[in-house]
Formats: sequence, C-alpha cells, structure tokens
Amino acid sequence: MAAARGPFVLEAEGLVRHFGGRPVLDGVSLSVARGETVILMGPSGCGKSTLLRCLKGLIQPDAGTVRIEGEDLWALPEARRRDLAAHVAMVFQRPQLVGHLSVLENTALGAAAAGIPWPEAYERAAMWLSALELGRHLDRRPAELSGGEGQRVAIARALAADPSVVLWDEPTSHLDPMLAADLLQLMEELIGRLRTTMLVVTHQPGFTARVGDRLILMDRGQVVESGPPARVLARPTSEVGRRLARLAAA
Ligand SMILES: Nc1ncnc2c1ncn2[C@@H]1O[C@H](COP(=O)(O)OP(=O)(O)OP(=O)(O)O)[C@@H](O)[C@H]1O
Repeated sequence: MAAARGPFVLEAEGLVRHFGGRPVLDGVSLSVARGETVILMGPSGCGKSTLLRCLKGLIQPDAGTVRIEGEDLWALPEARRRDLAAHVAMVFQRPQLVGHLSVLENTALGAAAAGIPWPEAYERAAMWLSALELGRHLDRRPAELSGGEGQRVAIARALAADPSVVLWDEPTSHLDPMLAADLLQLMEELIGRLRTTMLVVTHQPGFTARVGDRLILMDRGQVVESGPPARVLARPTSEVGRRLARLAAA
C-alpha cells in the first residue's frame, strides 16, 4: 500500500444506493481511523451489507464518495480502483471461496490480488492458515470443509492480504451457536492482537462492548447514532439504540 496519507483509512460521505427504486442507503457518512475498531449495528435489512459492499468497491453508489487511504475510489480508472479495493479485505456471511482451488490457493489469491508477489503470497497464506489451525487442510477443496473451517479460511485469506482495513459482515450468522461463539472469540483475539483497522457488522452487544472503539447504529439506510459502545449501550439517543440497550440488558 502507498504511504499513509492521513488519519482515516476509510471514509464515506453521503452514500446513496437504491434497489428497485427504494433507497437502501440514504445519505450515509462515516469514517474509520487508522487502528480503530468500529462496530456497525442495526436491524436486519437496514443496509449494513450494502454499505460494506460499497466500501469494498463491489457496488457502485448512486451518489456520494468512498475514500480509501484518501483516494476517491469511484473517481479512479477501473484497474486502479481494483488495486485500491484489494487493500480492503472483507469477510462475508459465507466464505465465498473458489470451489476448484485448494485452501492454500484460495488464501494466497487474496494476497496476490493485493499486489503481494506469489511466493510471498503463498508464505503468508500458509502462515495464517497455520495460525488459524488449518495447517492440516492446505490441499483440501472448499467443499471438504465444515462451515466453521470455511469461515476461518476466509479470515486467513483476508489477513494474508496485509489489508489496510478489514470489513467483517457478520461472519458468524450462518454457523450453529457453538461454532458462532468459537468464531466470535477468535475474532475478538485477532482484533485485540492485530490492531488493524476494522469495521465489523455484528448483532452481538457483548462482543461490541468488549472490542469496539466506536459503535455506529443504522436504521432504514441512515446512521442514527454513533459513539463509544459503553455510552451508546448505557444512554442511547435513538430508537434503535434503545432497542439494542434493552436487548443487551436482557
Ligand atoms: N442486489 C440487491 N437487489 C435488490 N435488493 C437488494 C439487493 N441487495 C440488498 N437489497 C435490499 O436492500 C435492503 C438492505 O439489505 P442489506 O443486506 O444491506 O441489509 P442488512 O442490514 O445487511 O441486513 P441483514 O442484517 O439481514 O444482513 C434489503 O431490503 C435487501 O432486500
């Protein structure tokens, strides 16, 4: 990645995105500072995944800007945009691995896409797979993995790319409760240890309180509240915040 240009790794300003004539993002602005862990919460369907996809360059907003390391993502020519977006790693709700490639190849692919030369990409992939206790599965195909293993490969693929920022889109949502708890604990350890810039979508208030530097709440395509998680959960100022606080206290 080019030399750091400012305190914010990721910035969105006035993002608007419609689906079927309906505004799914309705003027979203946010910024994530270097080394910060920002948690994004909000009711199902409020636009969290759509926002993350815009920030990763997978969906073009109808209006507004996305800046990655100070560069206006959608103002760049396509090749340069792809390069820049490769420094934003994303862990999705499902692993999204390439079926005919091995676990090692899938993981190295993320690093290579971010411009890391292939030999080093393989080294970094093997290192992260081993760190995430997948060292015995390097030659397996994605279909031969359990749901939890698949998500750990997706995390290894994200981290092997040495990203500027990692977007986590509720990676535990399709796992059974015990596997989900294990994966949340792993995420908590990684976030605490790496201090990489993170933007995390989750529905877990306990996790949010423990790992978040800042909590942003969304409702119906808009940011409705933002602040330190302990403050937001104790003294919410929005309806969504009050619902979340009741849930956290239950
Ligand atoms: N490609 C698409 N085509 C049409 N509608 C879409 C598309 N992607 C998202 N939507 C709609 O946009 C709205 C927001 O979806 P999104 O997945 O961003 O919400 P979310 O907050 O991430 O929800 P969840 O917490 O359930 O994952 C939903 O009503 C969804 O149906």
